[in-house]
Amino acid sequence: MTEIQAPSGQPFMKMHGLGNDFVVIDSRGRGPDAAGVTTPALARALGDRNRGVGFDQLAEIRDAAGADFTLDFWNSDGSRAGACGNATRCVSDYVMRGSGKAAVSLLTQRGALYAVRRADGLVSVNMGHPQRDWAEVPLAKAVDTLHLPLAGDPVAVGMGNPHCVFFVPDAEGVDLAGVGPKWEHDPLFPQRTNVEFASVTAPDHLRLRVWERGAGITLACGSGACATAVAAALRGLTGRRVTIDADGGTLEIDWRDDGVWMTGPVAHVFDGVLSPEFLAQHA
Ligand SMILES: N[C@@H](CCC[C@H](N)C(=O)O)C(=O)O
Repeated sequence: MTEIQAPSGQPFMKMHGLGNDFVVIDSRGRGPDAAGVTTPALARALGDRNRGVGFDQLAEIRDAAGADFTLDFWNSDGSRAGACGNATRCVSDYVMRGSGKAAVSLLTQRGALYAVRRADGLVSVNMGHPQRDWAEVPLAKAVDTLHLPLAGDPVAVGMGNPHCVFFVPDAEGVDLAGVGPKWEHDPLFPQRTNVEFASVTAPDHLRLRVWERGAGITLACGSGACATAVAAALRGLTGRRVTIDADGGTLEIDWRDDGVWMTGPVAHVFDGVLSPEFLAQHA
């Protein structure tokens, strides 16, 4: 009797770092010049928590020339992101486990990054140097990035993606859903922005809540934690090495001479396969 083969779908993994959750597609094996499989329509459909899988970001792993892998990021609204710190840590851990390496290099839209697993199992990534010039963030006009001409006196920092950091007395009390979208779409940020609300709880400790560009409220944001640590150090509110408590857990940020290092936990939750029907509907 001939066995009928079901048409194959697209494998994916579900991962998270401090509850900042990701769908990860591993497209390696086709060469560094091959395009990825993700389209804006597929990212939007998959990001739907009712009709898709649901995620804050989708990360696609591709082959790289001159590094262990390339990583592309998509927000749940279908837009591209130049950086995603927590997904970078999750995927680096997966690639390290698969290859037996203790450290990996990767290429992202912002350039080459480097990640390592520590003896305690936490994963660290060097997110690179912060972008402090208004044009790099990017902002719409030449202003002082350390004191933006906006209500609340926020700081703008680029980490390969834009961040607008507000220091507030009590981050817990901020109505993120109410104020986040307004700042995300402020005309000073031509590519929109991620929005951080931070309270200094000690000279080496911050409480952080985040409204992410293209994803809304998330339990944590790695690049946002890096941007917040840089902003706090530049304002003289903390040192360059801080612990940051996000809604979903804790990150260690260390702004060193070679870049901003971020360390925290990662989780690989489950693997799945997208059906051919779903893929055809959202190509
Ligand atoms: N969760 C991320 C940041 C994801 C990208 C961001 N929403 C953007 O559009 O820039 C992180 O961990 O860094």
